[in-house]
Amino acid sequence: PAETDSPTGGRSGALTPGPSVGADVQKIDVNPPKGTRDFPPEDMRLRNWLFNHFKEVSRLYGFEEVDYPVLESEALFTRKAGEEIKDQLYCFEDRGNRRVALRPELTPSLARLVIQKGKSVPLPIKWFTVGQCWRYERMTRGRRREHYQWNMDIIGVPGVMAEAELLSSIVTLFKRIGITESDVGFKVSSRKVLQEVLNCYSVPEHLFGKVCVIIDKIEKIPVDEIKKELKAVGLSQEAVQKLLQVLSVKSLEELEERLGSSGEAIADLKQLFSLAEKIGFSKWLQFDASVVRGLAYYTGIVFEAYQHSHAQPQLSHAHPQGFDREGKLRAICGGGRYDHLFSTFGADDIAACGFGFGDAVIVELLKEKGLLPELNLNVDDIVCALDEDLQGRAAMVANILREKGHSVELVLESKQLKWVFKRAARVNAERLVLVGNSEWQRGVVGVKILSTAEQYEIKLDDLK
Ligand SMILES: OCc1cccc(Br)n1
Repeated sequence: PAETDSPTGGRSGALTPGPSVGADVQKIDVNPPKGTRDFPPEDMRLRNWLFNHFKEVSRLYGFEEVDYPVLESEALFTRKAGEEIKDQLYCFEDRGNRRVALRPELTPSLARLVIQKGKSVPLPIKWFTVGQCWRYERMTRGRRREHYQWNMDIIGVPGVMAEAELLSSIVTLFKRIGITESDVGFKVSSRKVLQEVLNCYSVPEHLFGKVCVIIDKIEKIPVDEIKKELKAVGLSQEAVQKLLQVLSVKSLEELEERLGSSGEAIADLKQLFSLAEKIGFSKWLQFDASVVRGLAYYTGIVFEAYQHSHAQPQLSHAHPQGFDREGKLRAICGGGRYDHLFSTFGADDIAACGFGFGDAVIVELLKEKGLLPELNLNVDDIVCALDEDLQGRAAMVANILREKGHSVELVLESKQLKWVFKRAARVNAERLVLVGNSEWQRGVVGVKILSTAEQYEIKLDDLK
């Protein structure tokens, strides 16, 4: 065997150039398409670690896993509310001239499947999924075009116990990965606050989604721009003023003073905070009237998880009214109630709430907090033939071990022991199993415990 082989870096096994090399074959771009990511092993281990936590929390809360095609009819996402998610839709016409889109979110697919299943699925429906979502954004901002989202949804429960269960499940996830309430908090409000104000000014129902999408930009664009856009959709100067005033309310008590105590918004929020107290996660929550979320279909409680910024909360130049919700980091996750989404798909409405939790912002936060787990490839055994003619025997030994549930790295070529030890270290093997002629004649194989250098021989039948 070539002495120069190195399991840690040399290109052992490299082939002599094939017929195409040297011809006018264009070398392909080995990077993934703009805005997309590969997951080489070390990244895939972290992704699996995170997704396994998502799935385990979903199991703990009694949710069933579902999945949908990443490709959907464009019609699922063509809401007319000026949402960014619609402007950046990754849509195209397929070879059958159908308008299709790579899904930018998972909730419309869930609604589609629930409607398809109709009465055959008893309520409440509690489904979860982890799925890749897409957007087509001009790369001017160099942002990602895909991410994975964990979604949990409860369908058929009108009361805020559903929102409490969802918030509780996210707190459980945060605790499992080492995030505490000093790192992250939820800003909670209800769109019924806006609804009640708009009703006072007889703003027509069909403008509700548009108004919410505009207000969701309150942290991102100057407040004068917000006012301009609100007036452009038909709100009076007075309605705009009143809206912005109510959005800067700093407590539930103050909100109750402004809206009175008979409205649903106050009742829902008081009940939710009271449940959070009883369940034990109220210290993770804070009321923030300016949270509306950017999806048009939310109708009630809405929430976002943010990283607490430990910098002094100062009023930013754009929002002297103090709309600068602390911290510039994008929301870690967000969700809320969407009781009228189903009727926008031509079906009867069903009470619904859910959240989306992306795979990127949370990893940035874990990195920042030094909470990323150490994840390495580990195998139980590395099996090696000491002589060329024992390769088959070595493979048989490997399979005996595999049938016993051992993860086994079988050395596939004739290699120097030096190479084998290096490979054993790279794959973090516990044991080295050596298959040699003299041992084989005596019906045994050699075993070396790599952490202690203890070594012994063992009969094949006694291998465990
Ligand atoms: O959260 C908005 C979004 C949707 C799809 C893909 C990506 Br990256 N981001």
